[in-house]
Amino acid sequence: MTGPLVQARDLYMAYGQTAALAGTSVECAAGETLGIVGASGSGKSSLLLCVAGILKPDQGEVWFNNRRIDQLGERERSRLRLTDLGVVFQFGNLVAELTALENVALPLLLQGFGKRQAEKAAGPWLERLGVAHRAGSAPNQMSGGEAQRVALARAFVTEPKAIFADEPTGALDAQTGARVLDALLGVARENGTAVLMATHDLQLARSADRVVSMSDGALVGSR
Ligand SMILES: Nc1ncnc2c1ncn2[C@@H]1O[C@H](COP(=O)(O)OP(=O)(O)OP(=O)(O)O)[C@@H](O)[C@H]1O
Repeated sequence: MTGPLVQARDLYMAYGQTAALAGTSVECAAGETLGIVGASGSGKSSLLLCVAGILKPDQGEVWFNNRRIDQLGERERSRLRLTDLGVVFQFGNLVAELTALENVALPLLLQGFGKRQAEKAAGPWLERLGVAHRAGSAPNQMSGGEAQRVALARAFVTEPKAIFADEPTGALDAQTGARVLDALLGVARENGTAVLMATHDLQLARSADRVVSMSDGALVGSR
């Protein structure tokens, strides 16, 4: 039987003395969009970092596509992130020295594609996210909303099975944020990409197919 695409089982994690995850379990099906809400410090980022294979939980299991990934070595987890997973953070973390097009092409270069081929594949993603006119701009020449759309294009360019988004609209004003979120969830639904999105904004989270709430490192409810 095929399980959920992403599954966290009873995760525990602490930063020194500070418990960040205290028995968190969550799952997300292929193609599903999941909102993770909770107050600041409730553990949303820590959960995303663990399920995205960026941090290792102290206890518990992380499964992706029927494969246990929390015990994989750094090299294998990096490889998985490059091929099957996409991440988007509050501040797009674009490379300042590269244009929008070059930023979006970067994950494909890392996968071994040539520059021309990578940029050819990157162009249509800028278009789908509504920022094709910014292809030649550097990140500091763009608005926050544009930069975040470029970051989304970069997350989608490898056609990952899942995208992990931590407050993807957190640095934007409400209206721009809502539009960027629509773009994220719209493209994800068209492509069948699962999205796990942390936000403190309940209103934004409601755009997801399902919402779970966190408090003190554990899940306290869902709808
Ligand atoms: N790098 C770190 N070093 C030490 N403690 C940390 C670190 N990152 C997070 N914490 C602590 O771990 C707990 C969970 O934090 P986490 O960032 O996962 O929550 P969050 O819900 O994402 O918060 P926010 O909405 O403010 O980003 C908090 O008590 C936080 O202070």
